[in-house]
Amino acid sequence: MTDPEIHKGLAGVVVDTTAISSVNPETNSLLYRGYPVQELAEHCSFEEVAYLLWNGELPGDDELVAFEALERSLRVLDDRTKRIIDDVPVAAHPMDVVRSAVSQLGGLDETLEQPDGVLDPELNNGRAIYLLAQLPAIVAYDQRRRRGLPAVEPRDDLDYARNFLWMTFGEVPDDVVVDAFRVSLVLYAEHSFNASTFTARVIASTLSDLYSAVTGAVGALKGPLHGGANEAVMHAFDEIGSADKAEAWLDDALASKRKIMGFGHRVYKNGDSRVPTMKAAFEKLAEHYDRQDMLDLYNALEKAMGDRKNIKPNLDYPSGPAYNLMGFDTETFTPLFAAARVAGWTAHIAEQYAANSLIRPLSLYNGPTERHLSR
Ligand SMILES: CC(=O)SCCNC(=O)CCNC(=O)[C@H](O)C(C)(C)COP(=O)(O)OP(=O)(O)OC[C@H]1O[C@@H](n2cnc3c(N)ncnc32)[C@H](O)[C@@H]1OP(=O)(O)O
Ligand SMILES: O=C([O-])CC(=O)C(=O)O
Repeated sequence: MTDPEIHKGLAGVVVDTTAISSVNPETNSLLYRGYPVQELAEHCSFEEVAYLLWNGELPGDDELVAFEALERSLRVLDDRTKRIIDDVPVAAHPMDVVRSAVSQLGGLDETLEQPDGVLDPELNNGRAIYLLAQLPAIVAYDQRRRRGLPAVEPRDDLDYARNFLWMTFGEVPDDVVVDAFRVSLVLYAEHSFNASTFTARVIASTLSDLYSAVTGAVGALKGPLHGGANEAVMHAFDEIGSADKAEAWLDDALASKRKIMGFGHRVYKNGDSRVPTMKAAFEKLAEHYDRQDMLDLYNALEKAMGDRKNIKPNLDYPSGPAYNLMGFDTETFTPLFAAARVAGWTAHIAEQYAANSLIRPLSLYNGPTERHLSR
């Protein structure tokens, strides 16, 4: 009998259908429910994009008003969630806070105990928007706590992106900053069966609840081969210092077999479709903050990586320095990714529940052959 073919890392394996987004490396495109992500990033709010991912269509005017009002009404953190956050040592990574807080929200949701409370689509729609509204509050509360600053309460006269920045910094920055932030959220919102979304789908496939699936997804996103790369890019920039040192730094890093964070992708081998849009937003920020030096470093490392390895940047490469310029702490970058991706995760959880099959692949055993105890 021949051994079955192993697809390590599930590379190239198609495990299910999805109607939520399509990642097309051949045409270098990413479509959310059929719409090119670049068009959405140019014309839509993050709220509209979340609505689209969940409902399959963009909201009409009345639908958007109702949706925005609901999201704005769900932004205040429960004291019990604040206590969970306060209990996480500040030495722990902010993604640990996000993971614990999402888990706590599940524990607080009594409707999970109702008959069919886990799977009811209406309840899950409500939970998805609740998580979307709560995550900025969690992330902002935690960054301020780490800086020794008092929490800033949400404002219901601000859209999602502005309110997020308001809660984090206690002021709403200039439109160029708000816009770059909104663009990053739209680009981060969804990306088919990436590792964290697949994790969410695996958990949902056991008919576990939405909060458990999102908690697991947060854990998967934390790793530096996935969402953790945006902060790792910033650590690399800090190590390199300036554009003229990029080549030598890269040669050293490659010689010691380091992975260069923010480069490469499992699906896109000729460049990530989202990078040009995010890079344009980063360029505007660099101009706004008079940081041509950072843009020069970005370009120098990208060029050197192209010359040495012919490997192109992924979305985390422009997002990392863009979030730095906006004023976020480096360890907060991956929580920002999580706040945006919760839209995609919850859309996938709903899709998984709607046509579920337990996700349980096979493995090829390569341990000891059968043996017996001598007792
Ligand atoms: C938004 C996101 O989550 S995008 C992903 C963010 N992650 C990162 O930026 C982390 C850095 N990148 C990587 O580690 C990889 O490119 C991954 C994990 C994203 C994709 O990896 P895979 O599809 O499994 O490709 P794999 O790791 O096998 O790479 C193929 C070859 O390119 C090399 N390579 C790929 N990416 C990099 C990189 N960033 N730095 C150095 N070498 C790299 C590998 O070492 C490998 O070389 P080899 O064939 O000589 O061994
Ligand atoms: O698709 C992937 O493997 C990783 C990625 O770019 C994302 O999740 O946005």
